[in-house]
Amino acid sequence: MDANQTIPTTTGPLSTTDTAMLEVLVPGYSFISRILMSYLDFDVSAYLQILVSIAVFGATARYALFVIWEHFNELFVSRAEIRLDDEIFHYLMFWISRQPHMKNTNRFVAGLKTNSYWSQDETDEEDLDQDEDDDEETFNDEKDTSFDSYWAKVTTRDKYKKMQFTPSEGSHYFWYKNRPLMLEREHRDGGAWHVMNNERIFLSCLGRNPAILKTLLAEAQQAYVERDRNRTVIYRGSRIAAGQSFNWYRCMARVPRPLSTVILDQEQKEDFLDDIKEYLHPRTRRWYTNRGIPYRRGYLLHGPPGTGKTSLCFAAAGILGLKLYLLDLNSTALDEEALLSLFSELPRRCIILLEDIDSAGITKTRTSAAASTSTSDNPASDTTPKDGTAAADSTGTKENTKKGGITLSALLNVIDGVAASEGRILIMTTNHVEKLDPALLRPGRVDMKISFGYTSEADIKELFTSIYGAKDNDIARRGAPAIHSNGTNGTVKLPTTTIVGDAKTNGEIVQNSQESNGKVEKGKKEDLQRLVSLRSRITDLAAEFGAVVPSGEFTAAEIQGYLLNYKETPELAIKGAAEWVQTAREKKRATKGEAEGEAEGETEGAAEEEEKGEEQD
Ligand SMILES: Nc1ncnc2c1ncn2[C@@H]1O[C@H](COP(=O)(O)OP(=O)(O)OP(=O)(O)O)[C@@H](O)[C@H]1O
Repeated sequence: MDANQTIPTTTGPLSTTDTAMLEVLVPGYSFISRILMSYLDFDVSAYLQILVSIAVFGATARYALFVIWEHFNELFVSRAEIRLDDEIFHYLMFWISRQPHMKNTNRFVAGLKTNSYWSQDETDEEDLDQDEDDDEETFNDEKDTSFDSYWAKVTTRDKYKKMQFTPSEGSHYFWYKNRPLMLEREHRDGGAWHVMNNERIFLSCLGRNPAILKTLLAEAQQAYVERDRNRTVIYRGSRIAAGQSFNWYRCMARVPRPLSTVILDQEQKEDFLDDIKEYLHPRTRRWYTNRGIPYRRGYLLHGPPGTGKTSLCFAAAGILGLKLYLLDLNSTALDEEALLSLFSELPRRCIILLEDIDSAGITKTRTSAAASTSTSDNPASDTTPKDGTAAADSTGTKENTKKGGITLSALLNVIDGVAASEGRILIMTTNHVEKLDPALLRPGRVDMKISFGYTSEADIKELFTSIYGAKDNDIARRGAPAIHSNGTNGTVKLPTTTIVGDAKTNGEIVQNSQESNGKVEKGKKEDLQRLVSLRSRITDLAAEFGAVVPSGEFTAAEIQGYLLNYKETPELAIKGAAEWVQTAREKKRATKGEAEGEAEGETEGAAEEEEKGEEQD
């Protein structure tokens, strides 16, 4: 052995190879050891064995602790996992954002909405209503009752949106019903900003009994559902970004519309509602199942634009307390797969509303070829015509396969294919029923059709009464500012009095005795008298209005639009009605002329092109 060669020992100086190896294992080793040697005369290599032992012990201890912790968790900790794509996630985030202990956490996400996943602005309607009620109270309590000062306050407040705080990523500890709980928020995205559906929340508690976690989740659900109490919740089928899958997103919760405010033949309204109620009855489901009939019900509301189709649907959802699911078939991003997945995710009892079905590019008759394409795309789907319309369908023209949109076959498939969802109520609306494929309208797909038309004299009177008849809470709220739309921006017009009960029939007037300002009080009294007098004359006024506006010419939306210009002055509305009818007629004539001109132009153009083509041939 060469005498000069350093003998590698665990305590003596190391060979060059060993130093290089150590350098790989502990980057910067040679540099540190050289510094220690030159400045402190401390030879690290002499203690290497001890250092390595400490490192090995540390690593082993760490691993052992990890394993023990894992086992401890498995044996003594209960854990709930909540995924972002589930509605419980929203319940939990909503609940968390309202917990006082969230104020104490030092790591949180501050936002104007509790969930970044929702593309729609999630406003809490109840909070907004409360704010507006408060506005009215404040307005009433103050001496300065001009609209301008009221509005300045409202706009200033609106600029400061309410902030929501939710726990940030990582672990958070809190007490719930005297039990320590841990909340972990985890975000496992693939790096892309829009890939957010991997977000998860874990809730853990000590002990093998997860009851406390279930109680918490139930409380969160209750809090979430409670805020939608007495409201119609509307969901929209959409996606948060290109490349993402379609989902139902809660877009708003609105105060239900009373059915009485939808002007339609009373019998038709009742038939519609009774039919839905009968369908929702538990015995009906059994009846359907026993006979092997798919448990589904479809309605078609058809008529000119602005005749109340959507309003009826919304009112029905409110009365029956059903959630409303809106889907825009016009969306080019919506394909067959997305449509199938959206329909399969519908809850058992709900209304799915497909508006303006004629404009969705699926009005042409399908071909069997398209149907077979669809079947091959999705083995679970059944696109084969299942009824008497089959022959008619197969002899039809080419299906309108909109680029990126959905096809008629796909729509028929989700409505009543083998994999179609059961229990839901499908409502389709259209302005052009004649354009729809008969296959779409056959019983089983559409079980009831309701026709909407231009207003009759009775409808006009009813609409007038519905608008000017005082509603329960119209004047129950104190001191709301009224903007007079008959040209001037008025100041406060409504009285500081409370009308209790149904104003139309009952009208018990309770004077607010606390008002001191005599002048204001006088004005309010006059207003009240005016309202009371208006109520007693409403039938006569409605008859007068009905006599001026011709029946069968205008839609409810048009008349409503006109009356909205005279919110509190029905007399003026009647006075101006004849002139409005004249102007509206002229406008309609002009629009019709333009449309006909355009249509003629298009036909002539097409004919010319055809001729040219023939000449060239
Ligand atoms: N029959 C009606 N009764 C009461 N209000 C109506 C009626 N028809 C229309 N309106 C009013 O007109 C507006 C538009 O109504 P709605 O959206 O229900 O019409 P639509 O028939 O669904 O129209 P479109 O075919 O364009 O979707 C609403 O503000 C609604 O209050």
